[in-house]
Amino acid sequence: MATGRNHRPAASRGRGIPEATVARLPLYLRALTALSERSVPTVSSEELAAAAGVNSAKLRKDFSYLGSYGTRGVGYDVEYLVYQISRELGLTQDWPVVIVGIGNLGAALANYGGFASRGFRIAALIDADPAMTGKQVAGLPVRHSDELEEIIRDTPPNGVSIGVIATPAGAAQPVCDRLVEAGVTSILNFAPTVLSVPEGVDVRKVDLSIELQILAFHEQRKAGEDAGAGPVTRGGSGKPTTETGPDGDIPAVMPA
Ligand SMILES: NC(=O)c1ccc[n+]([C@@H]2O[C@H](COP(=O)([O-])OP(=O)(O)OC[C@H]3O[C@@H](n4cnc5c(N)ncnc54)[C@H](O)[C@@H]3O)[C@@H](O)[C@H]2O)c1
Repeated sequence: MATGRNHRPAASRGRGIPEATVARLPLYLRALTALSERSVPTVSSEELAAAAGVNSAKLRKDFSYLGSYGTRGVGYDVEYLVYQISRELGLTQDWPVVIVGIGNLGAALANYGGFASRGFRIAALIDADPAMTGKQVAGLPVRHSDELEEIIRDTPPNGVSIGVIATPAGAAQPVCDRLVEAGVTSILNFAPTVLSVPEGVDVRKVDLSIELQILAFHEQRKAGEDAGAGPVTRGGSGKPTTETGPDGDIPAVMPA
C-alpha cells in the first residue's frame, strides 16, 4: 500500500491551476531558462510565446494563474518568472528519482545531465540482472531490484516519490506495483504498456515511436497538400506550429 507521505508538490492543484496550464509551464520554463542564460532581463508575451511554441493569449492567461501580469511596454521579468514557475512546479526543492531498468534506455537517461540541473537528483539505478549489480553507470552503482523497497523508503530526506520505468514491457506493471507499494506516487513510464495504478498516483508515459507516427501522419498530409490539394501548412492545421505539445493537439509526453 502506498504510504501516507505526501510527496506531491503543494503547487498547482490546490490552487486550481488547470492541468493544461501546468503542462505548458515546463515549456515556458525552458524558453525562459534559455533567455536567462543569455542574461536577457525582460521578455514580451509575444516573444516568450513564440519561443515556447504557445499562443500568446494563452500564455497571458496561464501567467494570470500565477499572479504574474507583466508590465505594459516592458514585459515580464525573466528571472522572476523562472523563480515563479519553478516554485509552482515544485522545482525549488530537490526531487530524488529512481530509474528501474538500466539497459540501453535506462543508462542513457541516467547519463542525461538535464535532470540534475532541473532539480531532479538520481537517487538510485535499479536493475533485476545480478550481472549488473555494482556496475557503475553515470557515476552510480547499479543496485539490485531486491533492494527496491528499501531504497524507496530510506533515501534521505523523505524517501523517493518519483520512479522512472525503463524495463521491458512485461516487467513494467510488477515494477510499478512495487514502486507504488513502497511509496512512489509519480511514475514516468517508458515501457510500451499501459500501467494501472491506484488513485493518487500519477503516471506519465513517453513513447517516441508514437511521436514519430504522428510526424509521419503530418508528413503524409503535407505530401498530399504538395500534390495540389491546397497551401502547405506546418503541422497540417493551417496555423504555424513550432512544436506539438500542451498547446497543440497531441502532448509530447502523455498521461498514461
Ligand atoms: N518510450 C520510448 O520512446 C522508448 C524508447 C526506447 C525504448 N523504450 C522501452 O524502454 C524499455 C527498455 O528498453 P531498452 O532498450 O533499454 O531495453 P534493455 O533490454 O536494454 O534494458 C532493459 C533492462 O531492464 C532490466 N529489467 C528487466 N526486468 C526488470 C525488473 N523486473 N526490474 C528491474 N529491471 C529489470 C533488464 O535487466 C535490462 O537491463 C523497453 O520497454 C523499450 O520498449 C521506450
